[in-house]
Parts: sequence; structure tokens; C-alpha cells
Amino acid sequence: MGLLIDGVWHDKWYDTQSTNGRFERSQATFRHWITADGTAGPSGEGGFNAHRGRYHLYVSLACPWAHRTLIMRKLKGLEKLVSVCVVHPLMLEHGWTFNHDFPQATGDTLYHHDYLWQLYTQAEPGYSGRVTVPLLWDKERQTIVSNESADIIRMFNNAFDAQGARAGDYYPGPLRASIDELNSWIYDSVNNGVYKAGFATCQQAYDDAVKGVFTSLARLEQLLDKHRYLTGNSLTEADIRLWTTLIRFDPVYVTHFKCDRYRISDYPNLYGYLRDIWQLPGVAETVNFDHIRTHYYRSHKTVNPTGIISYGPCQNLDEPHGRDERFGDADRHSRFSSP
Ligand SMILES: N[C@@H](CCC(=O)N[C@@H](CS)C(=O)NCC(=O)O)C(=O)O
Repeated sequence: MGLLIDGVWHDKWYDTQSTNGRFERSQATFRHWITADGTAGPSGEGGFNAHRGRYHLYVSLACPWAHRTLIMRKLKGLEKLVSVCVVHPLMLEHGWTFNHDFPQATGDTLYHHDYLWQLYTQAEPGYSGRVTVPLLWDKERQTIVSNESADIIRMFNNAFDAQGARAGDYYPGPLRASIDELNSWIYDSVNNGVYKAGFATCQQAYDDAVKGVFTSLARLEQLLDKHRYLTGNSLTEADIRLWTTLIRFDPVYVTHFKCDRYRISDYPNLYGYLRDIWQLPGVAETVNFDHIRTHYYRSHKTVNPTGIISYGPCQNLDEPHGRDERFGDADRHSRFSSP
């Protein structure tokens, strides 16, 4: 675990001393957008036109932020349009690496780099900052388009629609305000909340974070009593963003990050919702529990110095969830049908 300073790699764990034991996530730095016609998006420069085969996604199968991009790539049928490399699950003194001595770790098939940080310095030789996944790479300009998952899933949602992407809009106009509102508190208290609890180095910081996690899970449990998905009866980007945290919750966050008040499987609605999305076509294929559990338990030496991987919960995600009958079958079929 480390970061780049003026293009030089330094092995350094998160600094929580300067923030009174609180973990503060830094902002992503590359914020360009792929658009259908190459015009600039909401941030960054233009010139990143959507083209089949031009872009490459670097992910970790362990990482919940990267996982969002893999799910959106799958739902939108972008597998043949945007290629992917998978880093090794261990993130140690060199950060993410391209070692491929682990099932489904692919190495760097584009440049044969050893480390992810080499892509950051290839794009910007004097780069200073954290070296994170997901990373969306432009093979043509040989640079980073974006290292922000929230932006990448929005690009995937519509930029490739004229290039053969599958139909489906996961950020539809009429729902945008409510999706944005959900994203904002779910990001802070759930997606990032589990990290704030797990990486806290003082009791108060942990207490605040863990209470925030369970307050929000209670709120979500109520919301999911009213409709099948967060904004109603169709799946949106807000669901995808929440779900990648929920799928890691019982297998990792309960024990490793000490988010142990309840398990997701203790909440009837959240657990049904977890299984509902798991059972949507293509979603389960994006999940790799070996990468997930190996990464967390073995990479965070300050949290789990022995590197012992816990026994793990017994969850049957294929069990029927009944949410389709309970809320109607939504417009799921139109979303997943071919264009
Ligand atoms: N804002 C980023 C956060 C990505 C992120 O923090 N990824 C983690 C993996 S789960 C990472 O690569 N961490 C390495 C580090 O912080 O040094 C996003 O959502 O894309």
C-alpha cells in the first residue's frame, strides 16, 4: 500500500494521525469523460470519443468501486467493446500489482507492466497521489481517462449506445434527482462508511462510522419494504453502487471492518434485495469471493496483522427472493433484452 510522490512510488499506509484517527478518502484525480461524439463531459478535456476497442478497464475483483464498473459493463453488454485486465488480489508494498499467480488475475495484457502505478506515471510522469482501481485507459492517446468509478459507470450507461451497447438506462432523467440524493448518503455512510469504520484508528472515529453504517442500513431496510429497488421497481445506478458493498458485507465487513451489529442476512428486505440482484442475468459472474476475501484479510496488515482469512458465513444467494412476485416483475425484461 502506498502512493506516488512526484512520480516516485512510496510504500506508506493511510495517514490517520493528521485526522484524529479518521480515515479520509482522497478525491479521484483523472476526470475526463468518454462521450458519444468526443465533446467534453462534465469535467476534464474532450477528445475521448466512444469507439469499440479503444478503451481498456483495469480493475480489482476485490474492490467494490471497481466492481460497479464491471456490473455496468456487463448490464450494458460492453464486454466486446471495452477490454479488461484484473490485478492480483494482494495490495502490499508495491500497491496493486500485475502478478498473475492467482486464478483470474490477468497481468497487464496491454503493456506488461509489473505494477499499477506504472500506468499512472506513463500517463503523467510527475504524478502525485494514490494509485487506485478502477482505471479507465485510452489505448489511442495512451493515457488515463478516469479513475473515478462514479463517472465511469455513467459513461458506460450511455456513451456506447450508438456503438452496439445493450439497451437500458440506469440513470434515467426523471429519476436523477432521487438517484443523486440516494447516492450521496449511501456513499458517505455505507460504501465509504464501512471503510471509515474499518480503517479508524481511534475509538470515537470507529463508533461514529459504525453507527452511521447501521443507521443507514435500517433506513434502507425500510425503503426496500416499499419497492423492489431503491427508486422504485426498476434497477438504477444507485442499486449497483449500493450492492457492491452489500455483497462484501457478511463475508468481509462484519468481521474484518468490525461492522458486526447485524449481518445483511439479518435484514429480510436487504437480504432479499441482495439475492435479487445477484440473480439478475450476468451479475453473479462479476463476483469473485476468492479475490474479495484474500484481498481484504491479507492486504490490510494494520487491521489484520496475521493475514488469517476468516472461516466466512454460510450464505445461499441462489435461494428464491420473492421480490419479483411481491412487487411485480418491473421492466426488467426490456432492460435485459438485446437491442
Ligand atoms: N473514488 C474512487 C475510489 C477507488 C479506490 O479507493 N479503490 C481502492 C480499492 S478498493 C484502491 O485502489 N485503493 C488503493 C489506495 O488507496 O492506495 C472510485 O470510486 O473509483
